[in-house]
Amino acid sequence: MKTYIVGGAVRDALLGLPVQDKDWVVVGGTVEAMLARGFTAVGKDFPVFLHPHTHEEYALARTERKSGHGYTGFVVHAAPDVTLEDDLLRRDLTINAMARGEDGTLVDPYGGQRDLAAKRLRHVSPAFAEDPVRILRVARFAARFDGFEVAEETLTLMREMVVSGEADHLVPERVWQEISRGLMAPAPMRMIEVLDACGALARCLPEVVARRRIDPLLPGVLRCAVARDLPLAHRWALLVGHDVAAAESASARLKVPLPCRDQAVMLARDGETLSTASSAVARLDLLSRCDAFRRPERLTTLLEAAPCAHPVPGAAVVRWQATLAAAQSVDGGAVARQCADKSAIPAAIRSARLVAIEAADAAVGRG
Ligand SMILES: Nc1ccn([C@@H]2O[C@H](COP(=O)(O)OP(=O)(O)OP(=O)(O)O)[C@@H](O)[C@H]2O)c(=O)n1
Ligand SMILES: [Mg+2]
Repeated sequence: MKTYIVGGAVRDALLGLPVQDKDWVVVGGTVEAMLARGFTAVGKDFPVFLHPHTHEEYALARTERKSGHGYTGFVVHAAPDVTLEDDLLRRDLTINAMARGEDGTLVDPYGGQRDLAAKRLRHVSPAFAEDPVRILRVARFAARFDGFEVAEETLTLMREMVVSGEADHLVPERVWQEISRGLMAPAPMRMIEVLDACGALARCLPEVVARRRIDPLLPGVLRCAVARDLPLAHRWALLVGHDVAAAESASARLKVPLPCRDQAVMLARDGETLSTASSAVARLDLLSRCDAFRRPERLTTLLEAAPCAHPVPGAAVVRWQATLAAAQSVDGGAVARQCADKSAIPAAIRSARLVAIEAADAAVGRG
């Protein structure tokens, strides 16, 4: 029985990047032998085990053959006669199909090092086409390893997978998982470009295909999000929050987390208004729409994201903070107690907030 580190850990070490988690492959092993060594079986579809101490994942070397659509329906063959080369052959990209033995030797049967040096994302074999998630993975790796290009033959294969309808079997959760990781990578625009080049963008994010046609600023918008180290909800908002309908449909299709959806809708609805709302009433209305009195952090997030998409002068940011502070200084309970008629409370609070905002404006005006 021999064990090797495989996949991302080998790749990242060769790139000089920090290694996140290590995956291991076991050649010549059996389920019984693993259990006898104290490993815990965790795999549902194929034999994977957790190391008794490090809790890292150890998978028996296996081959896979497609038997259905999407990424269900694999016939898995894991047995002591499956070689390391067999196991590496079923993997997605050559740069992910290298292994390192316990003595440190690198096993690289499919040109992974060469492709790393050439900055090339190239599939290992036609088996790539058996898993549509790999289309998204390639796009995500393009975003993560800026400067890497998708090999022409791989892009062709990805296009064929889209045309054949294989990409339609992707479930929203997996699409979002990959898109969100790509958004947090150093070059999110590369992910969008690769997905568009193979036709997958039109399937999973048609809103962005439409936007790319009309908005030449999108690359700059995403670069800005990276430069400012903005979190995921902001980046999602900057990708699809150019239009309320787009923000809503894209967020619903991919079942994105609610904070991401809310921020995209908020940016679409109010991103531009941030720099145009000048009257006290307009500013009060924007704060109400964003629910900023109950959740002041929503104004903060809007102010953080919007400047990447719309010019928001620094003075406007200061003014918004002052506006919110003024409106929040109103004691809602006290106003309510002065209302004889309960139904008059919301309007009374609104008037009091408006007065407070106008007073703050006047104070600034007086310098
Ligand atoms: N759809 C997939 C998912 C994974 N793999 C293989 O399984 C390895 C481990 O998968 P995973 O941890 O998901 O990806 P990594 O390449 O390790 O990248 P990351 O750094 O994002 O974990 C990959 O390197 C690749 O060899 C694959 O071929 N096809
Ligand atoms: Mg990994």
